[in-house]
Amino acid sequence: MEFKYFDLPGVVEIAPRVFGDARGAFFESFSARRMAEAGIVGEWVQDNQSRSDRGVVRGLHFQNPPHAQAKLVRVATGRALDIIVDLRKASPTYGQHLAVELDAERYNMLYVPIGFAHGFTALEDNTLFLYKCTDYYAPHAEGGILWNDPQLNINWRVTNPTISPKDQVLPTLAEFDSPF
Ligand SMILES: Cc1cn([C@H]2C[C@H](O)[C@@H](COP(=O)(O)OP(=O)(O)O[C@H]3O[C@H](C)C(=O)[C@H](O)[C@H]3O)O2)c(=O)[nH]c1=O
Repeated sequence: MEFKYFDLPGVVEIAPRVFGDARGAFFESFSARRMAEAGIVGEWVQDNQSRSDRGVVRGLHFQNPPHAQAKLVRVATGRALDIIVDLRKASPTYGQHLAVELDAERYNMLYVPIGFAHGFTALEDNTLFLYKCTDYYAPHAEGGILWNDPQLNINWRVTNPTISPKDQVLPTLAEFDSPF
């Protein structure tokens, strides 16, 4: 298992060791002990899975405190462009975003700390997106940032995405007062 760090403090990409043989492949998708080596610790209380076809954009989402969630995200099949935005007011990288491609060949994962908005583009049909969360779903605490916020200027690698009506009316970063 290899770890990659970024300018955004606390964000870690995890590349698991994938064991391939004539039958296919095997890898450990989660090990608290191995994650702790990279400082990834948390009480993972909920696993989510979504399926999206190519061109779907989900996000940018977060849950407000006290229901804020750290996430450990990966794809089981397909490929996704994962996008996170630093919303931590005291962070030197506030308002900056990171794009990481997740795929079902390397089975790479991304640790998204509390204080980030999260979203992704499905780059292939039948992209199964799996993620662990450190707090339960709290619909009353849901928040978000508009996916095509002109200030963020994120390249989602899709021109006319399939996106939920809810996501189309999220606030821009300029309209947003971060609770993190
Ligand atoms: C997130 C969530 C949703 N739901 C229900 C609520 C809706 O009836 C349905 C679809 O929810 P939503 O449209 O919010 O799903 P996504 O747009 O994929 O939301 C996720 O998208 C981005 C990528 C994220 O990082 C968040 O974890 C999450 O917000 O599932 C639940 O029952 N539990 C949950 O934890």
